[in-house]
Order: sequence, then structure tokens, then C-alpha cells
Amino acid sequence: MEQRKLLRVLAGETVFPPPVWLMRQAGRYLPEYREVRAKAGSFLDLCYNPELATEVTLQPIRRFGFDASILFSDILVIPDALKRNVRFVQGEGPMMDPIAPHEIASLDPSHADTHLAPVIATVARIRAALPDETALIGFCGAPWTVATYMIAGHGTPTQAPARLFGYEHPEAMDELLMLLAEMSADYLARQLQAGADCVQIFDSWSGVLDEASFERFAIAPVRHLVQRLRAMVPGARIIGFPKGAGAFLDTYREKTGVDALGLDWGVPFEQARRLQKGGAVQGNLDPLRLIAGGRALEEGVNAILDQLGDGPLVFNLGHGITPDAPITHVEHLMRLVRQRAS
Ligand SMILES: Cc1c2[nH]c(c1CCC(=O)O)Cc1[nH]c(c(CCC(=O)O)c1C)Cc1[nH]c(c(CCC(=O)O)c1C)Cc1[nH]c(c(C)c1CCC(=O)O)C2
Repeated sequence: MEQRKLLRVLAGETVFPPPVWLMRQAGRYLPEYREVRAKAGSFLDLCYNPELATEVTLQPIRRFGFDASILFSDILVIPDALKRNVRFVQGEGPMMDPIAPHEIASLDPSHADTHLAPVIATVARIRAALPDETALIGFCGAPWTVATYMIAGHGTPTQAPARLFGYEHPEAMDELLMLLAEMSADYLARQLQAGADCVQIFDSWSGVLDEASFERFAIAPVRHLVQRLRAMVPGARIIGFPKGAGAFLDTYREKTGVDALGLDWGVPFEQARRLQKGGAVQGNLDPLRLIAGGRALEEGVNAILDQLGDGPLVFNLGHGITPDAPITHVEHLMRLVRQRAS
């Protein structure tokens, strides 16, 4: 039997109290992260520095004792490997050269292996340094979410440029998404081979798509990614996180074949319990309850444990932790989850 709690839950076992980790658990809310970040150069320099990326991955494990660590990197290393001139501008978020439909055929993935080698080296280094009971999660962005940044050239409130691109140039969009799916499958296979226990596919922007576009641009490329990954790494454990997918969650799991579903805080418990009958669910505390602390935090944590604790559950936030999260509130969250008797 698997010893790491997260893997037991991903295999469908109920573990109580559930394993807990927080999306974006390494980051600016930690003073020790800000210190390393300041001496690393750019954000991407940090992502490609195995020694420093390992250090920031381990920081939240040392401080809070989470059951899982997540590789420190970013979903945008894939467009960076495609030479899209990715940079992170202070206060503005990520930027890159926006891609036009006619440029897609000339995208060249042949440098990706060499380009991403430092990230794979980081995975091996983290695994060697982690306590045995702590799982290591690898990750990538879902093709659709990565494509939204490649098309707009930056983050946007509703991803209108990518949606419009999908309606006006659907074949070019398919081509871009399938290229990203194949690169991402290869990248995740290498992470698993280097020591990651499982992987998460972040589809942060799946919630802006209509039904037909969700099928074509969110589900189809992830299904392709999952099949290609499992052909390379049989039995690969995969968490899909289609944020904002709402009523499409059931079909997402069925058609993509992921083992577990990440849920955002908009998913009602009734739906979450139904989804849990088909496999593990992960989530789904509103990150703002962590900012508020006190009763808002206690009620949020207890509701998740009450409603989902008797099935396979990975306790997490419904989206990433934000830089203003107080450390004492994270400590409180850990006590609330760990000290709960069934
Ligand atoms: C959409 C997306 C991105 N990156 C990611 C997503 C999907 C999840 C989500 O929706 O939040 C995923 C991501 N980004 C980062 C991780 C690291 C692992 C972890 O601790 O979870 C992970 C898993 C580090 C990061 N990625 C980024 C930071 C902050 C950069 C810094 O330290 O200066 C970190 C710690 C930068 C980033 N990277 C991205 C954006 C939009 C930004 C800017 C917003 C911000 O500044 O918070 C793209």
C-alpha cells in the first residue's frame, strides 16, 4: 500500500484527516520566499535555478508540514520554451509576444527538452530532499489556459482575445492546442520519471468557455495529453483542475480520464459529493476565508470536512493562495484540519 497520504487518496482511498496542501503554497506571502526571490534575478531565472527553486519548494513544507509539495515553476515555461519572449513585469504579471494564426505552423518545440532540463533537475533535487512521507506534485498548464496567454500576450479579465481567436480561427486553435498538449505530456512524463509522484493540470481559464468550445478547446486537448502521458508513464496519477467549469465538471472527468478533480469554491457540496463517487476531489476553500481568518476560516474548513470528509478528499484552497495571506491563518488552517477527529 502507498505510504504517502496524497497518493492513497488519488487511488480512491478515504483518509481522515485528509492530506492537505495549498495551491501556490510557495510564494510572496512567505518572507523567506521574498528573500530568495530578491537574490535570484528575474522570476524565470528562479524557475530555471535548481538550487533556489528547490529551496523555495521546501520552504512551505518546513514551515507548515504540508502532506504534499509542488514543484516550483510556472505554467508559462512552455511558451518560454517556444521562444515567445516570456517575461514577468513587476505589477503587470506575465507578458509575451502575442501569437497570430499564421505563426502557429512555424512554432518549433524541438528545443523544449534542453530548455526545460533545469526544471527536471529541480524535480530530482526536491525528491531527494523531501521527507519520505511528503508527496511531490509536478504540474503544467492545460493547453487552453497556456494558449490564452500566448494569444493575448498577457493576462486579461475574460480571455476575450483567445475566445475570439477560437471562433474566428478554429483550425489554427486546434493546431496550437494539440502542439501544447504534446509538449505538456512529454514535459509531465519527464517530471514523473525524475521523481514526481503525480501531476496536476491547471486549467485556470476553462470557466470562460461555452459548451461547444469547452468540449473542443478544454476537454479534447486534455484528453490527448492524458492519453499520451499514460502511454509513456503507465498508471500516471493525474489531477485535473478546470477552474470555473461548473456544470461541465462531470463530463470533464469522464472524457479526459483524469484520476482526481480539483474544485473551486463555486462548486456546491451536493455536486462535489456526486463527483466524489467517481474518484477523489480536491479543494475547495475560498482563498478569502484564509485572509479573513477566525470564524470565516473555521466555518469554511469545517464545512468541507463535514461534507466531503467521508470520501476521497485532498484538502486545498479553491484557487491559489494570495500574497496577503497571513502566516498565522495558514497555521490555524493546518490545526483545524489536522486536529479534527472524524
Ligand atoms: C495562470 C497561472 C500562472 N502560473 C500558474 C497558473 C495556474 C494557477 C493559477 O491560476 O494561479 C501556476 C503556478 N505558478 C507558480 C506555481 C508554483 C508552485 C506553487 O507553489 O503552487 C504554480 C503551480 C509560481 C508563481 N508564478 C508567479 C508567481 C509570482 C511571481 C513573483 O514571485 O514575482 C509565483 C510564485 C507569477 C505568475 N504566473 C502566472 C501569473 C498569472 C502570474 C502573475 C500573478 C502573480 O504575480 O501572482 C501564470
